[in-house]
Amino acid sequence: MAEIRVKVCGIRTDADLAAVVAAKAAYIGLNFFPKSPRFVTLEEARLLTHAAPEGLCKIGLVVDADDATLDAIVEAMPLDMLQLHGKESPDRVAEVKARYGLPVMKAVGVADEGDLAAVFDYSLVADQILVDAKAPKDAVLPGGNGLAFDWRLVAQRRWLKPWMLAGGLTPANVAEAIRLTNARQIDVASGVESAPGQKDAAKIAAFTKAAHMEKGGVPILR
Ligand SMILES: O=C(O)c1ccccc1NCC(=O)[C@H](O)[C@H](O)COP(=O)(O)O
Repeated sequence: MAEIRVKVCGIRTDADLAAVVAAKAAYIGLNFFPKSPRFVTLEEARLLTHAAPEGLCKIGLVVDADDATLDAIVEAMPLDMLQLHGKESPDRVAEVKARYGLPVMKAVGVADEGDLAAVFDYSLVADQILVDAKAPKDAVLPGGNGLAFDWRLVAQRRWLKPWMLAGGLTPANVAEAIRLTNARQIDVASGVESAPGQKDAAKIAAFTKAAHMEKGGVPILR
């Protein structure tokens, strides 16, 4: 069975990049949401994308960004994917895909069963879905809050497109999350930090080790 693919979101420094490369993560997320403690400027992100090794998927994360903002990001650096983490509609997802010719991952916040219909709707237009915990109503950030949702809601789900499990994952709980949900892709931001926006190389190594060791998931009986 294929190895679990890990995305580490909110990479800001050369040391962060070295840690994810050493840990054999598959994706990095570069956060362009100005209110985030993980925010990177265009120049910081540009340097990171050029330093990233071949094969590491570089994702640009935006929240309800307009075309001018996205134009500036995409023109400044070589990205492999865009992550839309706001209230972008399915039409907007399709528009962004067409405009930039890049794969798009749409984040969908999940708190209860009723939120799962949106995962299906977005899977009709996006290339990947990030199934994340729904942010609290008063939260400043729509993601990266270190909150988990009830993984049983997505246990053994199959959607039209590849999906990634996110929300409150840590080195201590990621193996259980994989076993329960059978997710093949895993995303983390605050669970591998020592303080908001400060990545911790030891936690990144522990997280990816725990995820990569967990190949099985619960078998689907047919
Ligand atoms: O991480 C942020 O600061 C952030 C800000 C605004 C929108 C999205 C953000 N993060 C998106 C991610 O992909 C996170 O990795 C995901 O939400 C999980 O975060 P965490 O629960 O902290 O592991």
